Order: sequence, then C-alpha cells, then structure tokens
Amino acid sequence: MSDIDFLQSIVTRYPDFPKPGIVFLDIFPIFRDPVALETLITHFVYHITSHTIPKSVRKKVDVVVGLDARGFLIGPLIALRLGAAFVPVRKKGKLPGPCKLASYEKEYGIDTFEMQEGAIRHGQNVVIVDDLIATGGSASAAGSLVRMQGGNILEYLFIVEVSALRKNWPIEDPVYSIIQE
Ligand SMILES: O=P(O)(O)OC[C@H]1O[C@H](OP(=O)(O)OP(=O)(O)O)[C@H](O)[C@@H]1O
Ligand SMILES: Nc1ncnc2[nH]cnc12
Repeated sequence: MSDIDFLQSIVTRYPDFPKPGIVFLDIFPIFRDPVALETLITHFVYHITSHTIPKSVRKKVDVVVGLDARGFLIGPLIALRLGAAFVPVRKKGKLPGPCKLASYEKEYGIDTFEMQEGAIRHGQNVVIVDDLIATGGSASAAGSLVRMQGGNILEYLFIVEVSALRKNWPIEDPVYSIIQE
C-alpha cells in the first residue's frame, strides 16, 4: 500500500458534522498511530525538500506557518525537521501584543485570524500548513497575513483537500494536498 493509500484509509468520515450537509474528515486517527504520523510528516518533508524543483533553484523554507488549531499539530513537526521557524496563525483574541488581522468565511462559519507583528521578517520564505482545505477561506486569510509581513509564500500544504471546492479557492500560490476527497 502506498503512503497516500495508507493515510487515506486512516482518515475517518463523519456525515452531517458539525452541521447537516457537511462530511467531516477527521485526521486525529493519524495521531493515534505513530507509524501513520511518521509517514505523514516524512511525506510532507520529502515533498518540500525533494520534489521536482531542481536543487539549484529550490528555495529554503525559513518559516512554517500553522493554522489554529489542527495546523498546530503538524506545523511544528515539519518545522523541526526542516530547521525552520514555526509561526502560529490564531483565532482572534488569543495572541498577546500587536497583531495583524484578517477575517474570512469558511465551510461552516465566519472567523478572524491573527498573527503577531514581526513574527515573519520581510523576504522570508514561508509554507502554510493545515489539516484540511475546503473553501480555502482560512488558507487565504493566513496567506494575506503572511504577505502583510512581507513573507514570500512558497506553497500551501494540507493533509486533505475537498476537491469539489477547488475551483473556488481564493488562492494563487501553489497548493499541495496528500489526499483528495
Ligand atoms: O477551507 P476552509 O473552508 O476555510 O476550511 C478549512 C478550515 O476549517 C477547519 O478549521 P476550523 O476553523 O474548524 O478550526 P479548528 O481547527 O479549530 O477545528 C480546518 O482545520 C481548516 O482550518
Ligand atoms: N469537511 C471538513 N472536515 C473537517 N474539517 C473541516 N473544516 C472545514 N471543512 C471541514
């Protein structure tokens, strides 16, 4: 079985959660299985460091940005392996000090994200990670926070994408997902 098939077999689907019409894709079973978690992180790191871009032009990742809350589970693990910084994007009102702010609409509600000012320096290369992309609203808001600080977005990375919504993603930079649902 490939890494992708292995991970896909572990992600669990819950119809009508958190409200009717949404099929909730639960990634927590991956975290219950150390082999699956190792497979997941190694897959992401391999993708970032060895995919098709020739080494001579490949850019070093300076910062991994993770989205509140499930992006916090994978972002620091990837950052540690890359020798990069980890920076959180949090839901409004949770971060101390001056923050940049971006509101967004997602698959089942409206929210506001914040990032601490100065967390990313001008010109740093950034990847943005989360468990899942549905409408792309969360990812797009996180991207605008990175750009407000002068960060250069190399790629967005997700465990799962909801492919039916892909055509409406408000995102211009490359997107990589391991599982397409
Ligand atoms: O592409 P979108 O439509 O924006 O949806 C994707 C976002 O929704 C979920 O987070 P949620 O806001 O439910 O927060 P949580 O991680 O705190 O549960 C998920 O973890 C993504 O961050
Ligand atoms: N279908 C879904 N499953 C899990 N998390 C989500 N966040 C937004 N849509 C989701």
